[in-house]
Amino acid sequence: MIMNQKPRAVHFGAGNIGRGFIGALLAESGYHVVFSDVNNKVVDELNKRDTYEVRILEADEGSEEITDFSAVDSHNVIAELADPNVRIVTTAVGPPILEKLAPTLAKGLQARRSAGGGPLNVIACENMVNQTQTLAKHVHTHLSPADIEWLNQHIGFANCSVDRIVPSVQLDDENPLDVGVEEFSEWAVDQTALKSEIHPPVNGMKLTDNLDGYIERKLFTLNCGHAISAYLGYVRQHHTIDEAMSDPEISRVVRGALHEGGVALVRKHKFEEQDHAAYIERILLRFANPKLKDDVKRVARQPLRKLGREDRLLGPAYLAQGYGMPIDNLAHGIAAVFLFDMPDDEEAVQLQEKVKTHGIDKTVTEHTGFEEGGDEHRKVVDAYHGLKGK
Ligand SMILES: NC(=O)C1=CN([C@@H]2O[C@H](COP(=O)(O)OP(=O)(O)OC[C@H]3O[C@@H](n4cnc5c(N)ncnc54)[C@H](O)[C@@H]3O)[C@@H](O)[C@H]2O)C=CC1
Ligand SMILES: O=P(O)(O)OC[C@H]1O[C@](O)(CO)[C@@H](O)[C@@H]1O
Repeated sequence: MIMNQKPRAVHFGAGNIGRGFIGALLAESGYHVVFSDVNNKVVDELNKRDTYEVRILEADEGSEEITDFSAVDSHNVIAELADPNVRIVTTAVGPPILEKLAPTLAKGLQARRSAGGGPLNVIACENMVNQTQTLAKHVHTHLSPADIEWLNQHIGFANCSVDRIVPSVQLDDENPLDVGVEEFSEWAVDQTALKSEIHPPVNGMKLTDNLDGYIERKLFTLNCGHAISAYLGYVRQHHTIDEAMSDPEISRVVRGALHEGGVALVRKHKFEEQDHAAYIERILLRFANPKLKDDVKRVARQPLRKLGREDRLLGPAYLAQGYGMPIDNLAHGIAAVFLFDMPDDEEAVQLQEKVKTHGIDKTVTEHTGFEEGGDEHRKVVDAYHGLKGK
């Protein structure tokens, strides 16, 4: 057993968000951060080096130096999870990976139980609703009823909303661990699901008992606008999000879509109208940040996931529709997803094959739920043909 009094955090996924946001906050808050990753190169670099920099990519550049971290590959993380000094476990690996990570996490938590280890909280920081609950379900499938009972008493699985744009830019730094981020950040965690106090408190972690509001506001605004700028940007041959947003045609649709979803969000969550309008404007400014050089292909990645019924595009569209609001701009953005023809993105390949085999009308119905002959279906298909002709 590792005997070290300093509180430790285990973070799965030492990528952009791992190093550039969650791991950085944990380290700054007094935790020794143990990154666990399947990429041996990153693991080796994290163990070789004492520091890395989080560079703020804004007009007023700044940087934070991150220290006090180490890394393990997934085989060695089981012992870490049993360490009583570990108080928090976080992930930022991408939603499809959670199922793969679950057996290891289950073994680690079993080892913790056997070692008489105390409570801790698990928080999956992924861009999809309720991913910590999803992770918990996967973990349960690898445990006995007695283990699950112990888990229910000692291990909190708290959903969260995580918002910071961390692009995959290559910085000209000597240290490959350095990462560029925007200044803005927001991490809201469902405090009702915690099983123990988060101690020491994590700077920048907002504990809330209204997580649904945070998640929908972020997913249906930031991620919605981002996705639309990326898909339209791709169609109109822009390379980065800021470039796409400087195209008046695109920025008009993005702004329009955020207001369509925004009206519904304000009604549902009883947000102040003015606050929400300011939130939208702030997001549009974030997209326009030229220093992020955020690749449209990164933001558009995995289009099938992004067409999920509760995700960033159809989520606000259905919400707006439910309040009887128009969805012309959202439909325009949704149409562009069906034109994302990216050979190295498996989901894009699948979607393109469907369009080829079944035609756009049926594919739109299958992936949006909008029935052929209906108003929404027509809007998406018309916009598709309009965009295709450009
Ligand atoms: N980059 C961003 O601006 C934001 C990303 N997110 C979310 O954070 C998550 C991660 O995104 P990024 O950091 O951009 O991706 P990334 O690709 O930069 O990092 C993911 C990391 O997970 C590692 N990984 C893969 N399988 C693993 C496993 N089984 N065990 C441990 N590590 C594993 C990869 O090697 C990689 O280092 C996604 O769900 C994304 O939607 C959320 C907010 C912002
Ligand atoms: O990470 P995802 O879900 O593929 O989508 C990319 C989106 O996530 C972010 O990386 C962070 O919220 C945004 O930059 C973008 O909206």
